[in-house]
Amino acid sequence: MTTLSVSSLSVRYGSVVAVSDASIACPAGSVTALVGPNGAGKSSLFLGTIGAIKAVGGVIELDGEDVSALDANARTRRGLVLVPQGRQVFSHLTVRENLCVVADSMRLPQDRVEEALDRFPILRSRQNLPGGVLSGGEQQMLALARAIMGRPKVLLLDEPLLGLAPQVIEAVLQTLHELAGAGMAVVVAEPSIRLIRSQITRGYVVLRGRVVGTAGSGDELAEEYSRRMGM
Ligand SMILES: Nc1ncnc2c1ncn2[C@@H]1O[C@H](COP(=O)(O)OP(=O)(O)OP(=O)(O)O)[C@@H](O)[C@H]1O
Repeated sequence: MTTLSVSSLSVRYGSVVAVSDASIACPAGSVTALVGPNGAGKSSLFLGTIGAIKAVGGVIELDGEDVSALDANARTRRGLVLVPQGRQVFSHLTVRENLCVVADSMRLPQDRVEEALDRFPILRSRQNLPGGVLSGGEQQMLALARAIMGRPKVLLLDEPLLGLAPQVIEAVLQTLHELAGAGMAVVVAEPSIRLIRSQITRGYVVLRGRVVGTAGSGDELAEEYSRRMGM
């Protein structure tokens, strides 16, 4: 049984078809990539999957349970979590407050905040600073820390490497690798296969709203992507 299974999902904005009949499977313990150029439909596929946008048909299953009829909050409680593009850190709240807000809203015990700060030492050292003054990499770590506080089964990340320095990219990818190693199904949407090639387990090529290719390793996915893009 696959941890996250998306079958025949379609998403529309009025007359714009952003995702058409897309199917992906994301097992626990793996880092699955969705690669495709800007506008290919990766974000919309994620938003339809978590229920933030009403999909036009399609079935979303979590550990074999059909969650398609549940709203976004209920899907989050079931363990399906998205780190959106842009991270959406609360810039006027401190790092610690950013974590506490999420812990409170999910009714998590307070020790999860300490656990998150232990997991990301850089955040502990910045815990009393406003989120808005953190570097891009630190904000991404904070977004990740918030997302995993509820110990999700599936973590979707929309362009988590955007604007990050090479060293920070390595640190974020290493963290994703570790989360997958701990049993999570990690799914990363990225326009650049080059950045994630060495760290992913499997992936899909998304073009013009469709899933047009799949591969069982980063190298295979890079080949498939080049082929599909006619490069
Ligand atoms: N709110 C919206 N209203 C109308 N069209 C939209 C909306 N959001 C996205 N689209 C369109 O849907 C298509 C897919 O966009 P989407 O953002 O899902 O792609 P993406 O692969 O995530 O690209 P990016 O990396 O630029 O976010 C594009 O044609 C885009 O213009």
